[in-house]
Amino acid sequence: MILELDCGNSFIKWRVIHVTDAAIESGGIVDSDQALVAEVAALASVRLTGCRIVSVRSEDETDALCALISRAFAVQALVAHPAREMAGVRNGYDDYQRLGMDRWLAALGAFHLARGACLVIDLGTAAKADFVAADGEHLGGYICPGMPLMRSQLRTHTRRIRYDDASAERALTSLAPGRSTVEAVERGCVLMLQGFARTQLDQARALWGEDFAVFLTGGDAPLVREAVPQARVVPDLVFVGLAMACPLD
Ligand SMILES: Nc1ncnc2c1ncn2[C@@H]1O[C@H](COP(=O)(O)OP(=O)(O)OP(=O)(O)O)[C@@H](O)[C@H]1O
Ligand SMILES: CC(C)(CO)[C@@H](O)C(=O)NCCC(=O)O
Ligand SMILES: [K+]
Repeated sequence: MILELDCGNSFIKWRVIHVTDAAIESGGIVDSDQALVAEVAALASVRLTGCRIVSVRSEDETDALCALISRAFAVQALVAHPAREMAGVRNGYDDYQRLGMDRWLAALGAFHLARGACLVIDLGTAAKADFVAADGEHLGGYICPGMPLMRSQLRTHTRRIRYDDASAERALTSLAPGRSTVEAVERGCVLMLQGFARTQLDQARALWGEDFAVFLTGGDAPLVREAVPQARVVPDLVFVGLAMACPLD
């Protein structure tokens, strides 16, 4: 079995898949390297034969995680690296090594699934959009603060915005104008995310008419789902690209 890791800025998403058919054995989301090892080690009847990683963390942090995995599970982790071109997609950055690996792999995964022009909207700690044309040219994209960053900036830079996580969750049962601080902030930030997603759709239409696919991924994808009904929600999109960039057999 293979351990797959997507190391974002706030969380590590992990999956254990079977080598032969890529069937998912198990998976989860954790907030530290130690929690990751604990969760994976707790899986009965899983014997790992390989590991592949995509990380947007520093090289030191990624190396430390690889060393930990090697000690805990006796497998060598394969780390995805930037490429100018892969699987028919050409990196659109002036300096291809600067494009975030999560964005690059999501773009590879999306182009593979769409077999044509596609827009990827990834809503995590940061909100990202990337455009890949029908000929595989990555046109670039956009990066904005995601839900966690918008929320924490407001909390940090104002004195009277304070609320707990439970009331934040309750506030999102509707998007009507807020009648309390928590409703006003939480709903306002969701509307910002939805506006981001709709604007990306407008951009894609200006480029390609109606001839493109939209993919929605990242932990906060459900918050904009209704704003972009034509989008395919693919929570594992980065893993699709990771398997392409780091084949293991
Ligand atoms: N089970 C979950 N665990 C943690 N966060 C979740 C979960 N479900 C949804 N979320 C939301 O997903 C968001 C984080 O998304 P994601 O895990 O894609 O971020 P990330 O990969 O750490 O960030 P980035 O990709 O921008 O580096 C948070 O706003 C969080 O509230
Ligand atoms: C934008 C983030 C932080 C999103 O995870 C990541 O893709 C990243 O660190 N990118 C490097 C900068 C860039 O993509 O231009
Ligand atoms: K991510």
